[in-house]
Amino acid sequence: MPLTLHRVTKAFGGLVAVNQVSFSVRPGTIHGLIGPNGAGKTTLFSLITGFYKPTSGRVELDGVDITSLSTSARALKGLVRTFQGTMLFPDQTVGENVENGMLATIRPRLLDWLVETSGTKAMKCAQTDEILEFAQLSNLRHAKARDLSHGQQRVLGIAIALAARPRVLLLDEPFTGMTAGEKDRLVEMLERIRQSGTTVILVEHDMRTVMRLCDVITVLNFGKVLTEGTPEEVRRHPEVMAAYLGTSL
Ligand SMILES: Nc1ncnc2c1ncn2[C@@H]1O[C@H](COP(=O)(O)OP(=O)(O)OP(=O)(O)O)[C@@H](O)[C@H]1O
Repeated sequence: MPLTLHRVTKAFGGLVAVNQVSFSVRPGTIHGLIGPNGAGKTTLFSLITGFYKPTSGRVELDGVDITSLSTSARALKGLVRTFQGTMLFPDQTVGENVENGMLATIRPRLLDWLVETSGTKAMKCAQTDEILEFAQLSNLRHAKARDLSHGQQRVLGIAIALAARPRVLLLDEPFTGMTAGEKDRLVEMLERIRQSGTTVILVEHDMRTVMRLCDVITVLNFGKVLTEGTPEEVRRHPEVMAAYLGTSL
């Protein structure tokens, strides 16, 4: 399994935000992480990316214990995240922002990267072309990131993460603030990411989109796993319905 959590717990003082959470993410799937407000999704996300260290428990990537690794060490191993708010360099072009994303994977050759030869420049350019085409942003390559719409900026955030060549891509509420059309386009892009073999972990509040896109969903409630299953199984689970009372699933 690309990613496995073993009885992961995170306490903030007396408050146990994530309580003995265990689950595995199957390769090449889109795995949703949902739950009502305060259920522990963001904390769990931070435990997976390495922003937080667990109070107890273990996180494994491809069977290797990565619990003590930093966020950047995890990124070098292929565990790459996007951010809830967009994290872009607004005054740089779309293409330059994507090139920045590549830095996450090339630490051993950072000097080569900084002292740019014609070879490295051509390689960067070709990879940027490929990613921009994949994200359908090629026509905006020379636009400043600040001039993009909100939805386009969110897609650029994912393109930057893709530039780091993730094996496991963690997306934190990527659909927030998007129009219906932008959501459709992002759903289609995430389906292409899955087809390419990249595993995706998706924290998302938009239930319709989660149900449409995910292969497996883990439901958190009060810091614990309430249930896990296909969208259909989760939708029919009585406690999930109770936890989401008033929300259409
Ligand atoms: N740094 C922190 N210090 C203290 N308590 C925290 C901290 N971060 C989160 N919590 C608490 O842990 C619990 C889980 O919070 P978390 O943000 O992980 O939930 P969530 O499911 O992401 O919620 P939301 O959907 O509202 O973003 C909440 O009770 C929250 O108040």
